[in-house]
Amino acid sequence: MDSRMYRGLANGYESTASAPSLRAAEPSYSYGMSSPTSEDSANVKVVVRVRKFLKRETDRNAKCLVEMDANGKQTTLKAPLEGDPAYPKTSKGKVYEDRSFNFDHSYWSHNEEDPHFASQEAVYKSFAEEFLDHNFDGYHTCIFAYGQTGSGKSYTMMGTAEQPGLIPRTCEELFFRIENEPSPNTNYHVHVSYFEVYNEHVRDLLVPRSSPDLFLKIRDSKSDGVFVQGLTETAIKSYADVERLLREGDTNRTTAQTKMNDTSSRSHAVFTIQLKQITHSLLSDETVERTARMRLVDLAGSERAKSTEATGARLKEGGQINKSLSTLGRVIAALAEAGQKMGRRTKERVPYRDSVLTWLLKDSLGGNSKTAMVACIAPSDYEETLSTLRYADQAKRIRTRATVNEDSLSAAERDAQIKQMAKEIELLQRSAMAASTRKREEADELEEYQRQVAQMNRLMEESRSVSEAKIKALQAEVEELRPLNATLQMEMDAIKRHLRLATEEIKNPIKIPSAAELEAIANGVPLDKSGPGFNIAEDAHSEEGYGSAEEQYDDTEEIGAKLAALLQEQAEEFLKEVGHFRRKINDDHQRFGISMVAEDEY
Ligand SMILES: Nc1ncnc2c1ncn2[C@@H]1O[C@H](COP(=O)(O)OP(=O)(O)OP(=O)(O)O)[C@@H](O)[C@H]1O
Repeated sequence: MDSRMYRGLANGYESTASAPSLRAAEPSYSYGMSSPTSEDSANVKVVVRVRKFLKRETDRNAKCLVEMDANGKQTTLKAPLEGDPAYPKTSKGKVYEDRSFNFDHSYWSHNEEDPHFASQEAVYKSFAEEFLDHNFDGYHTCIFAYGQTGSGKSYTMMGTAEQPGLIPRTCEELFFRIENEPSPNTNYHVHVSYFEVYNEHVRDLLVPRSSPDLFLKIRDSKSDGVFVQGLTETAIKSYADVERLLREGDTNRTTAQTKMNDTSSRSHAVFTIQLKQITHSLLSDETVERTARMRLVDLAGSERAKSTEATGARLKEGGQINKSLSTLGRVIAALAEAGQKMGRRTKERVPYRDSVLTWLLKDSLGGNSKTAMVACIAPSDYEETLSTLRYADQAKRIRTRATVNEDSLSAAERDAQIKQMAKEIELLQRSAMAASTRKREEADELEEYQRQVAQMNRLMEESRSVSEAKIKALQAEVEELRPLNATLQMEMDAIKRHLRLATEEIKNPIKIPSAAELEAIANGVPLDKSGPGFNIAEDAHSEEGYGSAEEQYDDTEEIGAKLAALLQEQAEEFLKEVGHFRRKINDDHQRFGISMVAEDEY
């Protein structure tokens, strides 16, 4: 082991040789609606990850130039040794120095034998899982991987089938939480999209590639911010759906073999998950909606033409990649400056619009989002690694202000919203038709019309599921009340039985034999049952203040009747409540056209 190499992290990570399930340990979260603060200003979280040697590096007997300190905060880039054949310039007077940087975390993924090796699972657990918690709290989040070509960005974000990365792990955990949601009053809607920015053009990765390429337009709207027009947003019901889409998207992504990486990503890939959490109250008939957008970005690698030895199309791509990354660098620098001034606006313009990537990530970089950057580094590239570490060092000074995206709606407001939307759609439909002569506008209006229709459909779908959730919640309530109802029923039956017995007893009093009669019974002499004694009522007559049999009967009957009336009242109250909820549900059925739930299901 190189004497300058990593000396170990304080919090060790277990290495996982294989990952049959992405969820190895029990989660330490509590999902559902907690109470996050509505606005949260925080710095961009920045972590660094160093990968293991690749074959081409071991072949040239490369030395590891990266060290990480014991508590996993500091990353040090060591100067190459004098005379290292990979750094011939050291002998020609070029100065290389040791450089240290502090980050939120430094992940040592260089050698699996090290007890502190940071596996894919460890990186997910200690870094990315927290961002999923933020999503469930209603915050937008963004995690992006930055680094030179071949430094491990795609491995960290997407991973392999055996070693899945942050994206599949996040999605699996997302659906695990949804499927285990304890409250029947909460339901979820998940939509995903996947696009790439290639040579400054946006391409939908969820539609098969076409020839010529179909590029999408970027729009900026007051209500929705910057968005990609016509981008496929697929509704997802399970993790298996996500796996399928990720496979599809990755097949469509632009990659190529370069000298630095056999499957180099030549584009920036943006995978977005939209999570809508709708919780309704049966009592107030109100719904609370939390919307969160989770962006997971695998940037194309920064590269030097000299290292990649690219020519032709690859060289042009490299130029475009570097151009958008340098714009990203300028955006980061401007935002970092603003962050240092504690969020006060700087006079300097943030050049978001100078590249498609930064324009699309505007909100994630400097707005309403909790954002993190994973800076991936190769173990033995001094100059590239130094540039990445400087980039990352600057990013950690950016402050973003994330707010909880939450809306409270009554059933009436929700209906009004749907009506209003239907009206807008009608208007758009008319204007789209009227604009048939104005070719360009027609296309735009048609696209806007389609977008609104899609939004309306989504809203209707959500309303339908709110209704279904209400039924589920009501059924749960009925189930909960069922034992109480059974107990009440049993009590009523017992009282009825008791009353019957008491009445019988008064009508046919039990006769107790006298001592003489008992003796006669013992001697086998037949009894004269009509004689005196042998009558408990007669004995009772002799006791002072006990009252007549008729009076006792009246008292018992009166108490019994009161009890029965009370129980009857409680049972009626219970049935009234059930009837009330049923009426509400039936209203929803009629409104959203859901088929009736069989009566006995309640
Ligand atoms: N932590 C790691 N452990 C094991 N192998 C890794 C790790 N990181 C990266 N690799 C391997 O290194 C190679 C390059 O990684 P990857 O493709 O993720 O780089 P990249 O930064 O995405 O490159 P590009 O920018 O060219 O797309 C791949 O073969 C990958 O499997």
